[in-house]
Amino acid sequence: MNIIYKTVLKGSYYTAIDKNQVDYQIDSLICIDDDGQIANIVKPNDEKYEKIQHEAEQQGNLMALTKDQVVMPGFIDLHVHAPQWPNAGLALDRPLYEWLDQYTFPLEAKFKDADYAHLVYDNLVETLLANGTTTALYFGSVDNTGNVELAKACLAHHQRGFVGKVVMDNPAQTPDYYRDESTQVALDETEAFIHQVEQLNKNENIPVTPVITPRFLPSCTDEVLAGLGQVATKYHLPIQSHCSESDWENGYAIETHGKRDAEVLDDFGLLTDKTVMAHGTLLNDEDLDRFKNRGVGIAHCPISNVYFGNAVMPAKKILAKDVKVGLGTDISGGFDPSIYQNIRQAIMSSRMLDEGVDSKVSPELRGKGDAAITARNAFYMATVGGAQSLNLTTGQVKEGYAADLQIVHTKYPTFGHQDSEDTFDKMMYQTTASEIDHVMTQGIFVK
Ligand SMILES: O=c1[nH]c(=O)c2nc[nH]c2[nH]1
Repeated sequence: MNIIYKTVLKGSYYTAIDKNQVDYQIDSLICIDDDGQIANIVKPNDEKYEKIQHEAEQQGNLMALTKDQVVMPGFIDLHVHAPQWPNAGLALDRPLYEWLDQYTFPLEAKFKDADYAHLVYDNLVETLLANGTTTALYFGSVDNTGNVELAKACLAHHQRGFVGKVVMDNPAQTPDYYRDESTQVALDETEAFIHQVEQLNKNENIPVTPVITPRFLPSCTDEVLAGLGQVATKYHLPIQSHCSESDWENGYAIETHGKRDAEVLDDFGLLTDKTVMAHGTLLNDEDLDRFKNRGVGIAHCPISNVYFGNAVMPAKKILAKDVKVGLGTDISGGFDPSIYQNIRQAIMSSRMLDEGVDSKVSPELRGKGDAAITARNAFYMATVGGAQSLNLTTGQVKEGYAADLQIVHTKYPTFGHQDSEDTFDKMMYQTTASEIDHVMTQGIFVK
């Protein structure tokens, strides 16, 4: 019996197979079924190759890539503040608390307005997809009006969206105009959003996942953290927050709780195998052991960390420890919606950590050493690391995985003498949205 595939992509592909290695396969048939899964990958030496190619051609389902195009997994952005999109690139010379108070909270408060939220979120989701991001883990805003619009935008554009209603109930650290009315209201609104998303998801084949989202320790009371831990358990939901992200935030936890923030969040049941913690530039060994034991993922946001992180996150060490780690743009602490740009910054920041930055210090003492990561390490984080952090069967070109893919061409000619490894490196360093020809989520073309 003939199997009819929805789409058969004929071309070469790259996929990470572990932290250090990227597999390259030429001229394969990537066969995608009606459910948007990669049902079969057929190599040129397979006896079924010609038959499957012929049948797909007859049915009009064959998409043959050009010589300079390749397939790669779609990217997973583990940290996006959706309502901050209009501010991308603004005020990055301010310290975190001032940036939040003067620029970020006033903007996020505008998302009570459904029309404004729709305008911004439609553009954001489209922009991320155009940059190859098929899955995004979003912080929404305090008000659910905007959060519903964000969930709708993910559904309308077929992006695998994870959306959190931001919780901020601590009057001492949040402005009057942008705060949950009370702890109970914060918890009720979190549950209300879970039910709103449930309704929106009806009949959708790429559902949005609601996410429990205490903004960070300073914005939350202990009571709300305890309540959110219980809601996460009750509904088996993912959790996201910021952890050890800057000297100020790190110091706040120690001053107010006498503990590091990782321990506080753990005490409230907020560190689980469904948790993603953003930044983590200042995580110590004990925190990392805690993350590993609990199965917590880290959203490494290398661009944003340059501005607010007060340190370089030691990506190589974290990968070596087998703590889950993916990449995040952190719009708008990060100014760029592209995960490619964050791949590049992750590599560059790691080199500065490795070699050091102060020319007055002798070369032997200047850097940490053994800290530089490769383009392959960064690609792994952008794909497999992100998928692991969200417990998704995606992030690889692999049978049984969701067909979340991007088709990309090389920006510049290779002049005939570069091999697939060179081409991969060049793609990691040179790709922009203009070189991403097509993007597919769960087998649906979205670009
Ligand atoms: O980079 C950041 N962006 C934010 O919006 C935020 N809120 C708390 N901590 C934060 N860090």
